[in-house]
Amino acid sequence: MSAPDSHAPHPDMLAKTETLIEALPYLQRYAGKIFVVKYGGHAMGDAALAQDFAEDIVLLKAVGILPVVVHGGGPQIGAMLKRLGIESRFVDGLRITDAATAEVAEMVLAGSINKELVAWIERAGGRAAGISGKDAGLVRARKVERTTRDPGSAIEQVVDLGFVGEPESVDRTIIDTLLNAGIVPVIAPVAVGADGHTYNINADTMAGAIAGALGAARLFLLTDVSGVLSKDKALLSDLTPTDIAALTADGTISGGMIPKLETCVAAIAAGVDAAVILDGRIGHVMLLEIFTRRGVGTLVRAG
Ligand SMILES: Nc1ncnc2c1ncn2[C@@H]1O[C@H](COP(=O)(O)OP(=O)(O)O)[C@@H](O)[C@H]1O
Ligand SMILES: CC(=O)N[C@@H](CCC(=O)OP(=O)(O)O)C(=O)O
Repeated sequence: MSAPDSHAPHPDMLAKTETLIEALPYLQRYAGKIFVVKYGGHAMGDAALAQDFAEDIVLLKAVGILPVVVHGGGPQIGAMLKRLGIESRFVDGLRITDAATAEVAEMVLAGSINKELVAWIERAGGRAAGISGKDAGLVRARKVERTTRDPGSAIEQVVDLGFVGEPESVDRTIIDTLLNAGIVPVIAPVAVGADGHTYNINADTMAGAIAGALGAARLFLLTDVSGVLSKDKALLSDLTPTDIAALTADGTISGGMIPKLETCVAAIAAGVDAAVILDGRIGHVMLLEIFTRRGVGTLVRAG
């Protein structure tokens, strides 16, 4: 009997090669494709997670995928408003935004958070440029119109959300310019309306409109839950727009999950292949979702 070969690769190393081989079909399928990634404010609280996120973005870029980042910052805007003694209220996950709130939202989103994310990506070895919807006419905003109805009442009431906007049009020139230069665009959800006012846009809505305009292959929404949960808190791993309409009507989905799923449905209608809601509290969650056979989170695609 021959002695064991002390030069044979360790089983851990063999497992690593299996992981890479498992990733091969996905690497081939996604090279050259645009992935829009929305990084939510709740998912960016922790420095280790922010570093994991930045590394994932740099890795996607290194394997030939074209990541475009759109970020939120709701909790951070809330904290700044509190420090300034300005009260904040939400309707269906949207922050009612008066002139002072719009100013603070732009300061936090396009100022501190945008530049912090760019710095994380640069530190991870990538190249990134931070912009908002205002730069090079990327996004033109229009005022959001919302109505509410008391439970059991047939009467719709108009709610004025102030300077809350939604993308009316997207001009992709600045994004293409950055992508062609090998730079990851990092986009803050603020834009100007035809009236010249600055509008605060929900970051999910912004990401969905940009994904639609770019014909992205995937839209990822990173948040602080494992995905869409049923009433008894089970993870719903596959949803169609029809399922989402039913879950909204019966109240399973509420708050911030409403704009998130509206975004997924709109992005798919605009030609995005699939949208995925992912748990940003899991380190390297995007790599798990993209490069392994078992996806994580909630995948939304046409029925
Ligand atoms: N059915 C549901 N499944 C999962 N989360 C839900 C559901 N309905 C409402 N939510 C809420 O939506 C939140 C995610 O939206 P939001 O707070 O706006 O996140 P982000 O800041 O990441 O955009 C969850 O933390 C949860 O409280
Ligand atoms: C109109 C509106 O609600 N805008 C959001 C913009 C930031 C955001 O969407 O951040 P998250 O993704 O972290 O929630 C806000 O003011 O909080």
